[in-house]
Amino acid sequence: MSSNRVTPTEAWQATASRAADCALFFDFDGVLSPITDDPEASQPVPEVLEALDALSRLVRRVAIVSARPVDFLRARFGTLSEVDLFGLYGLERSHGKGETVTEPAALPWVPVVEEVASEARTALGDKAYVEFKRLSVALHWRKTPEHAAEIESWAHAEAERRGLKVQLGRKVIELKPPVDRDKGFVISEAVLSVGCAWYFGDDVSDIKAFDALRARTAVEPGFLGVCVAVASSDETGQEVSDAADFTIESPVAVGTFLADAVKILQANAAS
Ligand SMILES: O=P(O)(O)OC[C@H]1O[C@H](O[C@H]2O[C@H](CO)[C@@H](O)[C@H](O)[C@H]2O)[C@H](O)[C@@H](O)[C@@H]1O
Repeated sequence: MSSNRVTPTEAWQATASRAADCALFFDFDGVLSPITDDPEASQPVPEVLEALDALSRLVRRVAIVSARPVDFLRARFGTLSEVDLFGLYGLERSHGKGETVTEPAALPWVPVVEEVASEARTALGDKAYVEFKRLSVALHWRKTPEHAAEIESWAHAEAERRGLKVQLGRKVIELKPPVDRDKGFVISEAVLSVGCAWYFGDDVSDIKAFDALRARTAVEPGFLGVCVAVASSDETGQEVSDAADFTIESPVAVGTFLADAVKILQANAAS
């Protein structure tokens, strides 16, 4: 684990003294779940599930903030009744066991995204894995890296033609509606009701969430914001680690890190 700003020990000590006012936000792929070749096969590390369950009873809020749909997240975290889910970069959300709420401005884009997914299958064939997510389509090249440039170029042209936005990720490019929602937006709103928040991310889209925590600290000096990168430097460069307070080496290590945090917070609650 490398550190360049607040250390993990300092951060958990500060969190323990105000746990009831703290929120913990987690990206999913590459943070709570190891990267797999098949996007449908991703599962959270078992130790992570246990720790999130315990943490949700020790802090004010635990939430997953992901590019995956809420239904996908619910299939993996549904047993954790106190964990909130933000899907599709915040276009979908569900609180606890509540229903999924979709951002109304995005709904007219469902048929457009559906058409783009269908066209991508025709135009790119086996060169890309096409993941249709209702309000977004992800074009993957993890198993076909030799076609990365062609996939990216097709996505940019299609986005331009359809008025969609693009988001690059780890061996993937996504096309999504031009609606003002991203992880930074989700975190900017969510931190207004807490005095302390952590965000764990591994990808370039997570840097916006880090920025939202830094922005909150700038206007509210008493606010504690902790940005944690999960290492992915071979795919996203040093960018995410450089933007974080410290870096954890893998999703498995995140499980251990959170299990240790549970012990610290439990000890503080008992004292
Ligand atoms: O916001 P996230 O939860 O991190 O979602 C980002 C993307 O994650 C998924 O793709 C990534 O993980 C896959 C499974 O490990 C991997 O095969 C792929 O190469 C990665 O890019 C997901 O499939 C995408 O839809 C998300 O945008």
